[in-house]
Amino acid sequence: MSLFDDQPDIIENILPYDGITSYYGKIFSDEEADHYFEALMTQTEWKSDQAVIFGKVIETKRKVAWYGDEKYSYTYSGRTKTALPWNRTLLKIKEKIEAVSGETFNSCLLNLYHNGSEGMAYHSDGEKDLKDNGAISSVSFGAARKFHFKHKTTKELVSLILEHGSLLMMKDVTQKFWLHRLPTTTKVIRPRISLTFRTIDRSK
Ligand SMILES: O=C(O)CCC(=O)C(=O)O
Ligand SMILES: [Fe+2]
Repeated sequence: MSLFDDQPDIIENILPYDGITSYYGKIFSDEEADHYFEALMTQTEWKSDQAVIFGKVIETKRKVAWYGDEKYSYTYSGRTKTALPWNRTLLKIKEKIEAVSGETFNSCLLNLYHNGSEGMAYHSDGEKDLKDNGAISSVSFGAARKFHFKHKTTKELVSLILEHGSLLMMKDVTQKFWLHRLPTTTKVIRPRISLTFRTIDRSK
């Protein structure tokens, strides 16, 4: 936060080229963020995710949930899911990030990482159901975690820390040129929840 206003200090673009990814820092006070962490922990219909590793379907320790405007079905990592209707907590968070960013979203994938042994491998979120070059905003609650970007061809790396109550916004051609991951770590023993708000394109 700057001394002179109540706006967080925004990093307009953490990427050197081929995309726009803005880090807004903490957009919620610690008090609000604590409240949302507890509410999301208890109110979310958390389920194990399934991933295909060397042709085998495995259940992840990381828990997920998917919410949206309508009963969207959405293909993620080769599996099709159906969205649950928004609850009040999610609508309040969505309202806040839409106000801060000037973007709109119609669905959200939630991830619960119980501790640093759980993460997410390098991927990009260019699934065909998503609006082309649509913004994806990632809101974090709980333990601070490192987040990495890797350029698909130059292999350049960019790293940042996602803090409790913070907002990261991936826009423009970010998904086309960059992979991102949440690396595992032995240093983090507390849970983290992320909310990735997205726009499903109904016309596709
Ligand atoms: O947990 C995060 O911050 C990232 C999650 C992510 O990349 C995704 O859900 O696609
Ligand atoms: Fe992602």
